[in-house]
Amino acid sequence: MVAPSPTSMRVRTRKTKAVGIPTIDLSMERSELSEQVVRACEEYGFFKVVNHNVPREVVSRLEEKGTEFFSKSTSEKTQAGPATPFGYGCRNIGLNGDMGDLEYLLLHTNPLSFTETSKTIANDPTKFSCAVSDYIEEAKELACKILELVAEGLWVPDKFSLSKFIKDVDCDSVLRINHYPPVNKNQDQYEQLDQARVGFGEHSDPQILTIMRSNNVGGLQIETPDGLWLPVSPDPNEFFVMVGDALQVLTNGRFVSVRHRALTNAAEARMSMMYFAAPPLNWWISPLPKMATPHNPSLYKPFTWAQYKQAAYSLRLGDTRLDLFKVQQKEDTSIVDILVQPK
Ligand SMILES: C=C1C[C@]23C[C@@]1(O)CC[C@H]2[C@@]12CCC[C@@](C)(C(=O)O1)[C@H]2[C@@H]3C(=O)O
Ligand SMILES: O=C(O)CCC(=O)C(=O)O
Ligand SMILES: [Fe+2]
Repeated sequence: MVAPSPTSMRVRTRKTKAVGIPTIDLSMERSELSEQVVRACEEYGFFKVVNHNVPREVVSRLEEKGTEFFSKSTSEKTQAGPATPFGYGCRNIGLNGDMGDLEYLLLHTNPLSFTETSKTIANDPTKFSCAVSDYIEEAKELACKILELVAEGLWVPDKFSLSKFIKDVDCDSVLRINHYPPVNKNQDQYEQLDQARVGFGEHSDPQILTIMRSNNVGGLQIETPDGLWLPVSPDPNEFFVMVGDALQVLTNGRFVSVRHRALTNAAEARMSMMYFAAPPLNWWISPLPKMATPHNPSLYKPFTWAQYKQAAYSLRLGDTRLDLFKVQQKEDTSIVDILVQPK
Protein backbone atom coordinates (compact mmCIF):
# COMPACT_ATOMS: atom_id res chain seq x y z
CA MET A 1 0.00 0.00 0.00
CA VAL A 2 1.31 3.48 -0.85
CA ALA A 3 1.88 5.67 2.20
CA PRO A 4 0.16 9.07 2.00
CA SER A 5 2.56 11.93 1.49
CA PRO A 6 2.53 14.24 4.52
CA THR A 7 2.17 17.41 2.44
CA SER A 8 -0.83 16.27 0.40
CA MET A 9 -2.68 14.78 3.35
CA ARG A 10 -2.68 17.57 5.89
CA VAL A 11 -4.56 20.83 6.25
CA ARG A 12 -4.45 23.62 8.75
CA THR A 13 -7.40 23.42 11.11
CA ARG A 14 -7.59 26.98 12.42
CA LYS A 15 -9.09 28.98 9.53
CA THR A 16 -12.69 27.93 10.00
CA LYS A 17 -15.85 29.91 10.65
CA ALA A 18 -18.50 29.40 13.31
CA VAL A 19 -21.76 30.31 11.57
CA GLY A 20 -24.88 28.24 11.22
CA ILE A 21 -25.68 25.80 8.47
CA PRO A 22 -29.25 26.37 7.22
CA THR A 23 -31.69 23.87 8.77
CA ILE A 24 -34.92 23.27 6.91
CA ASP A 25 -37.98 21.73 8.50
CA LEU A 26 -39.67 19.68 5.78
CA SER A 27 -43.00 19.71 7.65
CA MET A 28 -43.31 23.48 7.10
CA GLU A 29 -45.94 25.11 4.91
CA ARG A 30 -45.06 24.39 1.25
CA SER A 31 -44.55 27.85 -0.26
CA GLU A 32 -42.38 29.03 2.65
CA LEU A 33 -40.55 25.69 2.49
CA SER A 34 -39.74 25.97 -1.24
CA GLU A 35 -38.47 29.52 -0.70
CA GLN A 36 -36.19 28.38 2.11
CA VAL A 37 -34.84 25.48 0.06
CA VAL A 38 -33.99 27.80 -2.85
CA ARG A 39 -32.36 30.32 -0.49
CA ALA A 40 -30.18 27.63 1.12
CA CYS A 41 -29.18 26.30 -2.31
CA GLU A 42 -28.25 29.83 -3.42
CA GLU A 43 -26.39 30.83 -0.27
CA TYR A 44 -24.44 27.68 0.64
CA GLY A 45 -25.39 24.90 -1.78
CA PHE A 46 -25.76 22.95 1.44
CA PHE A 47 -28.36 22.49 4.17
CA LYS A 48 -29.69 20.12 6.80
CA VAL A 49 -33.22 18.72 6.65
CA VAL A 50 -35.32 17.76 9.66
CA ASN A 51 -38.74 16.08 9.77
CA HIS A 52 -37.77 14.12 6.67
CA ASN A 53 -39.89 11.04 7.47
CA VAL A 54 -37.15 8.54 6.65
CA PRO A 55 -37.63 5.61 9.07
CA ARG A 56 -34.78 5.34 11.58
CA GLU A 57 -34.75 1.60 11.17
CA VAL A 58 -33.84 1.89 7.46
CA VAL A 59 -30.84 4.04 8.35
CA SER A 60 -29.70 1.93 11.29
CA ARG A 61 -29.93 -1.28 9.25
CA LEU A 62 -27.55 0.06 6.61
CA GLU A 63 -25.26 1.49 9.30
CA GLU A 64 -25.14 -1.92 10.96
CA LYS A 65 -24.25 -3.60 7.67
CA GLY A 66 -21.53 -1.02 7.06
CA THR A 67 -20.06 -1.48 10.55
CA GLU A 68 -20.16 -5.24 10.10
CA PHE A 69 -18.27 -5.00 6.81
CA PHE A 70 -15.61 -2.51 7.91
CA SER A 71 -14.81 -4.54 11.01
CA LYS A 72 -13.72 -7.49 8.83
CA SER A 73 -10.04 -8.26 8.29
CA THR A 74 -8.19 -6.40 5.55
CA SER A 75 -7.86 -9.52 3.42
CA GLU A 76 -11.60 -10.22 3.62
CA LYS A 77 -12.45 -6.64 2.70
CA THR A 78 -9.99 -6.62 -0.16
CA GLN A 79 -11.90 -9.51 -1.74
CA ALA A 80 -14.77 -7.07 -2.29
CA GLY A 81 -12.52 -4.68 -4.21
CA PRO A 82 -11.33 -2.81 -6.06
CA ALA A 83 -14.00 -0.10 -6.21
CA THR A 84 -13.35 0.48 -9.90
CA PRO A 85 -16.12 0.46 -10.84
CA PHE A 86 -17.93 -0.88 -7.72
CA GLY A 87 -17.02 -2.56 -4.46
CA TYR A 88 -14.47 -1.93 -1.70
CA GLY A 89 -11.88 0.83 -1.92
CA CYS A 90 -9.14 1.76 0.51
CA ARG A 91 -7.32 5.10 0.40
CA ASN A 92 -7.45 5.38 -3.40
CA ILE A 93 -10.08 7.79 -4.69
CA GLY A 94 -10.90 7.82 -8.39
CA LEU A 95 -8.41 6.90 -11.09
CA ASN A 96 -5.82 9.65 -11.00
CA GLY A 97 -3.83 9.20 -7.83
CA ASP A 98 -6.04 10.94 -5.28
CA MET A 99 -5.78 9.44 -1.82
CA GLY A 100 -7.57 9.85 1.47
CA ASP A 101 -7.49 8.49 4.97
CA LEU A 102 -10.55 6.30 4.49
CA GLU A 103 -12.02 3.07 3.21
CA TYR A 104 -15.35 2.81 1.47
CA LEU A 105 -17.95 0.77 -0.38
CA LEU A 106 -19.14 2.16 -3.70
CA LEU A 107 -22.37 0.72 -5.14
CA HIS A 108 -24.44 1.49 -8.21
CA THR A 109 -28.11 1.96 -7.33
CA ASN A 110 -29.30 -0.33 -10.11
CA PRO A 111 -30.70 -3.42 -8.28
CA LEU A 112 -28.98 -5.88 -10.63
CA SER A 113 -25.67 -4.15 -10.02
CA PHE A 114 -25.76 -3.86 -6.21
CA THR A 115 -27.19 -7.38 -5.82
CA GLU A 116 -24.17 -8.69 -7.73
CA THR A 117 -21.66 -6.53 -5.79
CA SER A 118 -23.26 -7.59 -2.47
CA LYS A 119 -22.17 -11.19 -3.10
CA THR A 120 -18.54 -10.20 -2.58
CA ILE A 121 -19.28 -7.88 0.37
CA ALA A 122 -21.49 -9.70 2.82
CA ASN A 123 -21.78 -13.13 4.39
CA ASP A 124 -25.53 -12.79 3.91
CA PRO A 125 -25.77 -10.94 0.58
CA THR A 126 -29.58 -10.98 0.54
CA LYS A 127 -29.83 -9.14 3.85
CA PHE A 128 -27.10 -6.71 2.78
CA SER A 129 -28.72 -5.87 -0.56
CA CYS A 130 -32.11 -5.55 1.13
CA ALA A 131 -30.68 -2.94 3.53
CA VAL A 132 -29.08 -1.14 0.57
CA SER A 133 -32.27 -1.24 -1.48
CA ASP A 134 -34.45 0.15 1.35
CA TYR A 135 -31.98 2.96 2.02
CA ILE A 136 -31.70 3.88 -1.67
CA GLU A 137 -35.48 4.04 -1.99
CA GLU A 138 -35.75 6.48 0.94
CA ALA A 139 -32.80 8.62 -0.15
CA LYS A 140 -34.19 8.82 -3.68
CA GLU A 141 -37.62 9.86 -2.42
CA LEU A 142 -36.03 12.57 -0.26
CA ALA A 143 -33.92 13.81 -3.18
CA CYS A 144 -37.00 13.94 -5.45
CA LYS A 145 -38.96 15.86 -2.82
CA ILE A 146 -36.17 18.42 -2.52
CA LEU A 147 -35.84 18.82 -6.30
CA GLU A 148 -39.60 19.33 -6.56
CA LEU A 149 -39.39 22.03 -3.89
CA VAL A 150 -36.51 23.63 -5.81
CA ALA A 151 -38.59 23.68 -9.01
CA GLU A 152 -41.50 25.27 -7.15
CA GLY A 153 -39.27 27.82 -5.41
CA LEU A 154 -37.75 28.80 -8.76
CA TRP A 155 -41.25 29.13 -10.26
CA VAL A 156 -40.42 26.60 -12.96
CA PRO A 157 -43.73 25.66 -14.68
CA ASP A 158 -43.20 21.89 -14.46
CA LYS A 159 -42.74 20.82 -10.83
CA PHE A 160 -41.10 17.57 -11.97
CA SER A 161 -38.61 19.13 -14.40
CA LEU A 162 -35.69 18.43 -12.02
CA SER A 163 -36.83 15.32 -10.15
CA LYS A 164 -37.48 13.49 -13.44
CA PHE A 165 -33.70 13.43 -14.01
CA ILE A 166 -33.16 11.12 -11.04
CA LYS A 167 -36.41 9.10 -11.17
CA ASP A 168 -35.78 7.26 -14.40
CA VAL A 169 -35.15 3.49 -14.07
CA ASP A 170 -31.88 3.92 -15.92
CA CYS A 171 -30.54 6.67 -13.68
CA ASP A 172 -26.85 6.48 -12.83
CA SER A 173 -27.09 7.31 -9.11
CA VAL A 174 -24.55 5.75 -6.77
CA LEU A 175 -24.32 5.01 -3.06
CA ARG A 176 -21.13 5.24 -1.09
CA ILE A 177 -20.48 4.22 2.52
CA ASN A 178 -17.33 5.93 3.78
CA HIS A 179 -15.47 4.74 6.85
CA TYR A 180 -12.82 6.98 8.43
CA PRO A 181 -10.86 4.99 11.00
CA PRO A 182 -10.00 6.77 14.26
CA VAL A 183 -6.66 8.51 14.64
CA ASN A 184 -4.49 7.76 17.63
CA LYS A 185 -3.92 11.29 18.94
CA ASN A 186 -0.78 10.50 20.91
CA GLN A 187 0.99 8.97 17.95
CA ASP A 188 -0.34 11.28 15.28
CA GLN A 189 2.22 13.72 13.89
CA TYR A 190 -0.52 15.92 12.43
CA GLU A 191 -2.23 16.41 15.80
CA GLN A 192 1.03 17.63 17.25
CA LEU A 193 1.34 20.17 14.44
CA ASP A 194 -2.27 21.34 14.98
CA GLN A 195 -3.12 19.98 11.58
CA ALA A 196 -5.78 17.50 10.67
CA ARG A 197 -5.60 14.53 8.36
CA VAL A 198 -7.64 14.72 5.22
CA GLY A 199 -10.09 11.85 5.11
CA PHE A 200 -11.58 12.94 1.79
CA GLY A 201 -10.01 15.89 -0.01
CA GLU A 202 -11.83 19.00 -1.10
CA HIS A 203 -14.10 18.67 -4.10
CA SER A 204 -17.61 19.21 -5.39
CA ASP A 205 -19.83 16.27 -6.25
CA PRO A 206 -20.45 15.95 -10.00
CA GLN A 207 -24.06 14.73 -9.70
CA ILE A 208 -27.34 16.69 -9.30
CA LEU A 209 -27.87 16.33 -5.57
CA THR A 210 -26.15 14.46 -2.73
CA ILE A 211 -28.05 13.20 0.31
CA MET A 212 -25.63 12.65 3.16
CA ARG A 213 -26.00 11.09 6.60
CA SER A 214 -23.26 10.34 9.11
CA ASN A 215 -22.88 8.85 12.55
CA ASN A 216 -22.30 11.16 15.51
CA VAL A 217 -18.64 11.86 14.68
CA GLY A 218 -17.72 15.19 13.07
CA GLY A 219 -15.33 15.74 10.18
CA LEU A 220 -17.29 17.16 7.26
CA GLN A 221 -16.53 20.77 6.34
CA ILE A 222 -18.04 22.91 3.62
CA GLU A 223 -16.52 25.90 1.90
CA THR A 224 -18.54 29.09 2.34
CA PRO A 225 -18.93 31.58 -0.53
CA ASP A 226 -16.24 33.76 1.13
CA GLY A 227 -13.77 30.89 1.03
CA LEU A 228 -13.76 29.77 4.66
CA TRP A 229 -14.09 26.18 5.81
CA LEU A 230 -17.19 25.67 7.94
CA PRO A 231 -17.31 22.55 10.13
CA VAL A 232 -20.64 20.72 10.03
CA SER A 233 -21.86 19.40 13.40
CA PRO A 234 -22.82 15.78 12.96
CA ASP A 235 -26.46 14.84 13.43
CA PRO A 236 -27.12 11.12 12.98
CA ASN A 237 -30.90 11.57 12.97
CA GLU A 238 -30.98 14.03 10.11
CA PHE A 239 -29.81 14.35 6.51
CA PHE A 240 -27.64 16.93 4.80
CA VAL A 241 -28.19 18.00 1.22
CA MET A 242 -25.48 19.15 -1.19
CA VAL A 243 -25.88 20.88 -4.56
CA GLY A 244 -23.83 19.05 -7.19
CA ASP A 245 -22.25 20.31 -10.44
CA ALA A 246 -25.14 19.09 -12.61
CA LEU A 247 -27.66 21.15 -10.60
CA GLN A 248 -25.39 24.16 -11.00
CA VAL A 249 -25.76 23.72 -14.78
CA LEU A 250 -29.52 23.00 -14.67
CA THR A 251 -30.00 26.30 -12.78
CA ASN A 252 -27.55 28.11 -15.10
CA GLY A 253 -25.23 28.98 -12.23
CA ARG A 254 -27.92 30.34 -9.92
CA PHE A 255 -26.95 27.56 -7.54
CA VAL A 256 -23.26 26.71 -7.14
CA SER A 257 -22.11 23.20 -6.22
CA VAL A 258 -20.69 23.14 -2.71
CA ARG A 259 -17.03 22.35 -2.19
CA HIS A 260 -16.54 20.10 0.80
CA ARG A 261 -13.99 17.85 2.48
CA ALA A 262 -13.88 15.40 5.38
CA LEU A 263 -11.19 15.48 8.06
CA THR A 264 -10.33 12.62 10.38
CA ASN A 265 -9.05 14.19 13.56
CA ALA A 266 -11.51 12.31 15.71
CA ALA A 267 -10.81 9.68 18.32
CA GLU A 268 -13.75 7.66 17.06
CA ALA A 269 -14.46 6.11 13.69
CA ARG A 270 -16.68 8.14 11.41
CA MET A 271 -19.08 6.59 8.94
CA SER A 272 -20.98 8.52 6.27
CA MET A 273 -23.56 7.32 3.78
CA MET A 274 -23.76 9.32 0.60
CA TYR A 275 -26.48 9.00 -2.04
CA PHE A 276 -25.40 10.74 -5.24
CA ALA A 277 -28.45 11.38 -7.42
CA ALA A 278 -27.65 11.38 -11.14
CA PRO A 279 -29.55 11.08 -14.45
CA PRO A 280 -29.23 8.24 -16.99
CA LEU A 281 -25.92 8.28 -18.89
CA ASN A 282 -27.45 9.39 -22.20
CA TRP A 283 -29.47 12.31 -20.80
CA TRP A 284 -28.51 15.83 -21.83
CA ILE A 285 -27.79 18.38 -19.18
CA SER A 286 -28.29 22.06 -19.90
CA PRO A 287 -30.09 24.89 -18.08
CA LEU A 288 -33.86 24.51 -17.61
CA PRO A 289 -35.64 26.70 -20.20
CA LYS A 290 -36.70 29.20 -17.54
CA MET A 291 -33.14 29.56 -16.26
CA ALA A 292 -31.57 30.58 -19.57
CA THR A 293 -33.06 33.49 -21.49
CA PRO A 294 -31.75 35.85 -24.22
CA HIS A 295 -30.79 38.27 -21.43
CA ASN A 296 -29.28 35.53 -19.33
CA PRO A 297 -27.86 33.05 -21.87
CA SER A 298 -26.60 29.62 -20.93
CA LEU A 299 -23.21 29.67 -19.24
CA TYR A 300 -22.55 26.06 -20.26
CA LYS A 301 -22.34 24.04 -23.44
CA PRO A 302 -24.83 21.13 -23.39
CA PHE A 303 -23.38 17.75 -22.45
CA THR A 304 -24.61 14.28 -21.60
CA TRP A 305 -24.14 12.85 -18.12
CA ALA A 306 -21.80 10.24 -19.68
CA GLN A 307 -19.63 13.01 -21.15
CA TYR A 308 -19.49 14.81 -17.82
CA LYS A 309 -18.60 11.65 -15.93
CA GLN A 310 -15.86 10.88 -18.41
CA ALA A 311 -14.44 14.37 -17.88
CA ALA A 312 -14.69 14.00 -14.09
CA TYR A 313 -12.88 10.67 -14.08
CA SER A 314 -10.10 12.05 -16.28
CA LEU A 315 -9.37 14.83 -13.76
CA ARG A 316 -8.24 15.03 -10.14
CA LEU A 317 -10.69 15.07 -7.24
CA GLY A 318 -10.30 18.79 -6.47
CA ASP A 319 -10.43 20.07 -10.06
CA THR A 320 -13.25 22.41 -11.10
CA ARG A 321 -14.37 20.23 -13.95
CA LEU A 322 -17.30 22.47 -14.99
CA ASP A 323 -14.75 24.91 -16.41
CA LEU A 324 -14.38 22.52 -19.36
CA PHE A 325 -18.02 23.07 -20.29
CA LYS A 326 -18.25 26.84 -19.88
CA VAL A 327 -19.39 28.86 -22.88
CA GLN A 328 -16.53 31.07 -23.96
CA GLN A 329 -17.43 34.59 -22.87
CA LYS A 330 -16.90 37.31 -25.51
CA GLU A 331 -13.57 39.08 -25.03
CA ASP A 332 -13.97 40.98 -21.75
CA THR A 333 -15.94 43.98 -22.88
CA SER A 334 -16.28 46.60 -20.21
CA ILE A 335 -19.50 48.53 -19.69
CA VAL A 336 -17.64 51.65 -20.93
CA ASP A 337 -16.90 49.96 -24.28
CA ILE A 338 -20.59 49.15 -24.69
CA LEU A 339 -21.76 52.67 -23.82
CA VAL A 340 -19.38 54.40 -26.27
CA GLN A 341 -20.21 52.08 -29.22
CA PRO A 342 -21.44 54.23 -32.19
CA LYS A 343 -25.01 53.31 -33.22
C1 LIG B 1 -11.25 11.70 -8.41
C2 LIG B 1 -12.52 11.33 -8.54
C3 LIG B 1 -13.24 10.45 -7.61
C4 LIG B 1 -14.69 10.65 -7.98
C5 LIG B 1 -14.58 10.78 -9.46
C6 LIG B 1 -13.44 11.79 -9.60
O1 LIG B 1 -12.86 11.75 -10.85
C7 LIG B 1 -13.96 13.17 -9.27
C8 LIG B 1 -15.14 13.16 -8.32
C9 LIG B 1 -15.23 11.97 -7.36
C10 LIG B 1 -16.66 11.64 -7.00
C11 LIG B 1 -17.24 12.50 -5.87
C12 LIG B 1 -18.69 12.07 -5.64
C13 LIG B 1 -18.89 10.55 -5.65
C14 LIG B 1 -18.11 9.86 -6.79
C15 LIG B 1 -18.43 8.39 -6.85
C16 LIG B 1 -18.36 10.58 -8.07
O2 LIG B 1 -19.16 10.30 -8.93
O3 LIG B 1 -17.50 11.63 -8.18
C17 LIG B 1 -16.65 10.20 -6.60
C18 LIG B 1 -15.67 9.54 -7.56
C19 LIG B 1 -14.97 8.33 -6.96
O4 LIG B 1 -14.75 8.29 -5.77
O5 LIG B 1 -14.62 7.43 -7.72
O1 LIG C 1 -17.77 11.61 4.40
C1 LIG C 1 -18.14 12.73 4.16
O2 LIG C 1 -18.72 13.44 4.97
C2 LIG C 1 -17.89 13.32 2.79
C3 LIG C 1 -17.57 12.32 1.73
C4 LIG C 1 -17.71 12.87 0.35
O3 LIG C 1 -17.65 14.05 0.15
C5 LIG C 1 -17.96 11.96 -0.78
O4 LIG C 1 -18.02 10.73 -0.59
O5 LIG C 1 -18.12 12.48 -1.91
FE1 LIG D 1 -18.39 14.58 -1.89
